[in-house]
Amino acid sequence: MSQPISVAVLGASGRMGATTVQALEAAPDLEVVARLDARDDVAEVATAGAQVAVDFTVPGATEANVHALIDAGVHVVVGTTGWDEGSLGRVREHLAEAPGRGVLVAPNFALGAVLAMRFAAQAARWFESVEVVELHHPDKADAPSGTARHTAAGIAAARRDAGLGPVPDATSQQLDGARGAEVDGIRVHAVRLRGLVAHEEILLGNAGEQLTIRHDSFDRTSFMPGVLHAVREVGRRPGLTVGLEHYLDLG
Ligand SMILES: NC(=O)C1=CN([C@@H]2O[C@H](COP(=O)(O)OP(=O)(O)OC[C@H]3O[C@@H](n4cnc5c(N)ncnc54)[C@H](OP(=O)(O)O)[C@@H]3O)[C@@H](O)[C@H]2O)C=CC1
Ligand SMILES: O=C(O)C1=N[C@H](C(=O)O)C[C@H](O)C1
Repeated sequence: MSQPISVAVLGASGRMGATTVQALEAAPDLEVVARLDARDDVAEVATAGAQVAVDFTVPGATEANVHALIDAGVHVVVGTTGWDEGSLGRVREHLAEAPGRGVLVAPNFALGAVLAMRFAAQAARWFESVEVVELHHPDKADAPSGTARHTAAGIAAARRDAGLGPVPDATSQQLDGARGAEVDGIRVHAVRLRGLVAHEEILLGNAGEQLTIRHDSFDRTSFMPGVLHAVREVGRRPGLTVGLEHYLDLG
């Protein structure tokens, strides 16, 4: 058997980091060589000989981590949310000076969630109305979720490509927030409830019919097949990739 891929995990004591360490340790072709948390120096990943680093930290830290990891000479798999066009653009520029290095930023590693986003984008052009509802545990820092933002962006792009106008909405009076946030013209609603893990519904409406696409992560193990696939692939995919769907050959 060939040498295992050596992996560093940033945010290793967190909910996702700890689950990722367990999943990596159970995979014979992957080896955890470093576990980093908030007070550790990112340069340790190079000292430990990591080839790939996985970041499940916090929105305020992830971009700086990625730049430091590129400088440390490793490929990077990012699950942390909070990315925008500006932060992605800076990583793209940095990677242009580090040929061969791969970075994947993926808002959701659950295969069902990735498919739900794809199905929503496919359906979007055929429906007049669409709204996204995401539901999460109340310990989550950001709202709306990275997945909901990515879902809405995909729907908005599909509607634009199909020449559809704005989603109909006659609201002229409202309490602040009653209609949710707007992402690329698509309404996104965030629920925080004890007992939940990570859930999303995409509601699509036409006169006389509704299509609901729903995905549920009941447990953080749901993200692990996608994380392990990304760790194995990222070294073969130079440059910046946004979204696990690009690693899945979905056609
Ligand atoms: N892409 C996906 O499929 C998924 C993405 N997520 C995203 O992953 C992120 C983490 O979620 P979750 O695990 O629930 O959050 P947690 O708060 O449980 O974990 C975050 C961890 O990161 C640590 N940390 C903070 N700053 C740094 C830093 N600069 N370097 C290294 N570690 C740091 C924290 O340490 P301390 O507590 O000491 O500050 C904590 O242990 C979120 O953005 C979430 O949205 C979550 C689930 C799935
Ligand atoms: O914080 C979480 O838990 C999750 N975060 C990601 C997001 O913001 O989309 C992925 C998943 O929804 C779980």
